[in-house]
Amino acid sequence: MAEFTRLQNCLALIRLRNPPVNAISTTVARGIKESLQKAITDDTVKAIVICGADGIFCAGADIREFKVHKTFDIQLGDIVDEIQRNKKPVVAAIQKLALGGGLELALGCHYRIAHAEAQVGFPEVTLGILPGARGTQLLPRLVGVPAALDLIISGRHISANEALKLGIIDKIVNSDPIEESIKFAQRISGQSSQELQMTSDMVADKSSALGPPKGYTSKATIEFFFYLTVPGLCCGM
Ligand SMILES: CCCCCCCC/C=C\C=C\CC(=O)SCCNC(=O)CCNC(=O)[C@H](O)C(C)(C)COP(=O)(O)OP(=O)(O)OC[C@H]1O[C@@H](n2cnc3c(N)ncnc32)[C@H](O)[C@@H]1OP(=O)(O)O
Repeated sequence: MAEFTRLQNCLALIRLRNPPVNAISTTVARGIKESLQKAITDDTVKAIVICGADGIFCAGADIREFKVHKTFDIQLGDIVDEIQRNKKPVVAAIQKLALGGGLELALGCHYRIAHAEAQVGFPEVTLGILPGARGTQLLPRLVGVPAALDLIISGRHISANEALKLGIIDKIVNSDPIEESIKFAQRISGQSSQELQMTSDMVADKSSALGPPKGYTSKATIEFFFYLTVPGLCCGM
């Protein structure tokens, strides 16, 4: 599930909860979508923080569900688009791990604050799939194409320090990243939404040289690749 909490000072907190690693199941994905809707439509909410429960952000898609479903009626990519379309700033508070779909969710946010011991990565390649929820578009926009390809093709996890140097995360903290993200969200929510929108539009314009957000891989291609490559899902193999 994803828990929605209305905090003091005009903030909303969305907390992923799915032990042991807060993986994104269909229930978690629905919870994030519904929580976002609440936060976006509540005029008193000025900024949003997304975090994970029990000291971990998210280890990606819930691989237990890969075994039981062939298609999903909810797409993480649509949630990432919704975060990016919305005018309120969204901060990802990364504890321990942001992998696969978890990293895509964080990349969709406007800011990422991670604990110094955290690790991020796209391990999809080890499962024979691609980061299909905007990861292949958002990562190169942040770090450039060669570094993005290296991470996506190798599937390696990198440290918060390397992620900071590459530009994947914005800030490293030794304290609780959720508390730090709340403080940061409070600070930026004081700015006018017009200023924030202008800034995010300018950033989007600047990075449009890398192509439109949905440009690299069509949904059909991802699904085709997915069914061909995940053992047991293709033609009942
Ligand atoms: C499928 C649902 C669809 C829902 C709607 C759409 C959402 C999906 C959208 C996007 C999809 C993106 C694709 C991906 O994200 S693919 C990437 C998936 N993630 C991984 O491949 C990570 C795999 N796990 C690991 O690398 C490690 O387990 C790690 C998280 C680093 C933890 O390592 P370690 O500390 O050594 O501990 P264990 O390996 O023993 O794991 C601890 C327990 O956690 C369970 N686990 C780990 N990862 C997942 C996961 N992704 N989903 C579910 N469960 C996971 C693991 O089985 C252990 O459980 P247990 O203690 O019960 O054995």
